[in-house]
Order: sequence, then C-alpha cells, then structure tokens
Amino acid sequence: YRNVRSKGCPPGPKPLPLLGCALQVDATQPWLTYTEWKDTYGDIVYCPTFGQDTIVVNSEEMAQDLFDKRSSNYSDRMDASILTKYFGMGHHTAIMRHNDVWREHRRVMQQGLRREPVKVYLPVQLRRAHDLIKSLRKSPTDYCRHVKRFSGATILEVVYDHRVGSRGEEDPILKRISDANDVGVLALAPGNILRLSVFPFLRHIPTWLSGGQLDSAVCRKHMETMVEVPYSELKHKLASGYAAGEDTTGSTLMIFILAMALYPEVQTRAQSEIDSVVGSGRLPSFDDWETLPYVEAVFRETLRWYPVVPLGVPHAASREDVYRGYHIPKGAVVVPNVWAMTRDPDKYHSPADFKPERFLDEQGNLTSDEVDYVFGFGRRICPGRYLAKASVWVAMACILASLRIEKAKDVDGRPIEPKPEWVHGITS
Ligand code: HEM
Repeated sequence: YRNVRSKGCPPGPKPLPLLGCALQVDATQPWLTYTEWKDTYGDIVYCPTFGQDTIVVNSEEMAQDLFDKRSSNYSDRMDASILTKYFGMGHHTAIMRHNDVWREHRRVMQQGLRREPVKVYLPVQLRRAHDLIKSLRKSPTDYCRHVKRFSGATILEVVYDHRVGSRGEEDPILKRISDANDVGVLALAPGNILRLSVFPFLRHIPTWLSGGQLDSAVCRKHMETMVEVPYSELKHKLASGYAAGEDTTGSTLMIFILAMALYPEVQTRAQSEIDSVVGSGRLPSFDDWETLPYVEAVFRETLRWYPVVPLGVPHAASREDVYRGYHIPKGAVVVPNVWAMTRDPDKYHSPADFKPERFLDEQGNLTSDEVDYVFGFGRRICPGRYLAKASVWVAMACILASLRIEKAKDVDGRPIEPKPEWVHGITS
C-alpha cells in the first residue's frame, strides 16, 4: 500500500490496498477495461494488481518503443514459479524468465521456425488443409472438432514427425495435447498467476468447483503427459512450442469461420477472386498466395478483428526505466494491450466491423500493415509466426475454394443468428 503517484509512474485508477486495481478490471476480458482506460488515462496506464506493479501499453507505437527498441530491458516475464512448481508448466517457453534456459529454447526453435526453414513444412500444411476440407464436407456441424484436429495434427507432424491419420479416428497423442491445452490455456489466463501467488490455497480448489480453472493436480497431470508421452513414444528431441501453437492456430480459424458466417459478401468476394485466379479445377496452393490479395486481406482482417491473444503475453522490466517522463519500476509487468491496438480508430475506421478492404489501397494493392503486433514484440516475439501464418492461410484458402459457410437454419428455413461463446484464458 504505497503512494504510487510519488514514484512518478504513469497515470491510472486509484488502487486499493493489497487488491490494487483488481476489482476495477473485467475479470474475464481485462482488455476491454484497459481499452476503456485509454480514453481516461491515455496510452500508458499504471494499475498495480495484488501488489504487483503493472503497466498497460495501449498503443502500437509505445509497444514498439518499449518491447522492440528497448528489448534488453523488456524481455523478462513475471515470476510464475507457482505454475512451474504446482501446475507442471516448467517446460513452457512463454512463461520462462529471461535466462539461459529460455535462450536455449529460442535458439532451438529459431533453427527450425525461421521464415526460410519453415518452407519445408508447406507440403504437410497443404495436405492437412485438404484433410480438413474433406472432414468439413463429411460432417460440417462438427467444424470445431475438425479445426482443432487440423491445428494439432499439423503441429505434431512438424515437431515430432508424427502422422495423425486422415480418417478422423481418435489419435491418442493428439487427444492428450488437446486435453492439456484446454486446461493449460485457462491456468495461464491473465491475472491467474498473480491471484495464485497472493492466494496459493486457490490451487487446491477442485476443478468442478472452480469451473475448471485452477486445480493444480489435474493441470500438472495433463502437462506431464502432454510433454512426456509424445517425447518418449516418438524419441524426438524438441519438447516445447506445440502447446502455444495448437490453440492459437485453431482459434484463429474459428474466428475466420465466424466472420464468414456473419459477412457473406466478404466470403463471396474472396471466392470470386479464387475462382478467377485459381479456377475451379484445383485447390489453391502456396504458389497462389501472392496472387490473391483479397484473400490475404481477409486473413489479416481475421488476425485484427478478434486477436486470439488479446493481451499478448505480458513482459516484465528487468531494470527500472524512464519512458516519456514516467517511472517504470524494476520488475513491473508490462502488458501489451493488443486488443486496444486493433481498435485504434486512427488506424482502423469502424474497428468492430470485419472489413478486409482496409488492407487494400485504391489500386487494390495490399498495404504495408501485416498486423504483426498480434504475434508480440521484441525478443519474445512468437517464434511460430511463419508456421502459423502458413497454416491459417492455406486452410482458409482451401475452405473458401471448396465450401460455403452459412448460418444454420431453423425448422422454418430462417437463418439462426450465431451467438459466439468465448472461452477466455491466455487465448480466446
Ligand atoms: C495464429 C497463431 C499464433 C498467434 C496469434 C501467436 C501469438 C503469440 C504471442 C502474442 C506471443 C507472445 C509474444 C510476446 O511475448 O511478445 C507468442 C509467444 C509464443 N508462441 Fe505463438 N502464436 C501463434 C502460433 C504459434 C505457433 C504455431 C507456435 C509453435 C510452433 C508458437 C509458439 C510460441 C512460443 C514458444 C512462444 C513463447 C515465446 C517466448 O516467450 O519467448 N506460436 N505467440
């Protein structure tokens, strides 16, 4: 309970003792509160939470200033030892401190996941996209399961060279990863680490009582099986990365499907572009990527319209710093509010609408905005972004070329308005 103003930190709401600003923030979608605060306090907001200095960055420019230009100071993460110790997440690159083990993880991932080496996986991604549309045609209402299978199977094949069958039968390894992700994503929800650090007894609350969020024993069991089983069964060496990639890739495709159901005119225009460039005799492949600007604009708008990691993964300051006259304390958690960046009215007119045209200039050429900030910043930027982009693009292009996504119809044939239900953890 400190007089924070005297420390010269950025402006922000008045904190309560111990809780700080925790009660003032929407517990499931904190990015909405942070984005509202932008109007009251500005692009950089100080909001200590459970005794932890926390700074929210609401603009892309400031995020680049801090995380990219001063990356030597802003590449740490907060202390998540509670998750490492009790929730079995010691393997997870995304929550590691800025230390030698993390550096080794990044080195290994970078070798295989840079822009060039990642091209060897394109045939796997294309084949998986073909399997996806076959499954979607066979049982369209099961789309959620098919999309999860697509993203999980792609990652498993890339990382472990493990081939999940194409006929939809249950694969035991894929199932383990998927089950572990469902639990892990919730354990990593924004605010959870702080809540658990202050109230460690919460980790003993059984899953059935807490809505599945916090039971550490269940989570640890899932994490251990997810890491150990494929590793020992397949005798390969790389044991991280897929957990971060399965969920984000699948969620992005689910958002694309939602957008296509809600914006049929966008779907029609994308399909006409594919018909005129690719024709109807074959499916699109990676060679067509550059010749389909509208499809690329749909892809970028999908990333922007509903970013699947709305608060990125919070960074932490290794040392104290001064930025634009404000004091940033050592150890402060610095949260890139990606949601606010996607809603910047100066950059994106009517930001709530799905409008791929915003990425095309008057001549129909793509603009330079690739919405890369959804993949994070600086030294911590998502190492899987090239793999993820190719997976999502090829699945989208193949779906557009061969299927029509529509709202379901009621018994009288009237379209039913979709009511999206979000599961909010570290990803949505
Ligand atoms: C649409 C798909 C994806 C999105 C939107 C996404 C987004 C992100 C974001 C925002 C971060 C945090 C970056 C930061 O701290 O500034 C991150 C980290 C990470 N991502 Fe991704 N990601 C995606 C797919 C993938 C894939 C396919 C993989 C693996 C092959 C992957 C592996 C990782 C890892 C290991 C980290 C932790 C990096 C670190 O802390 O050093 N991601 N991702």
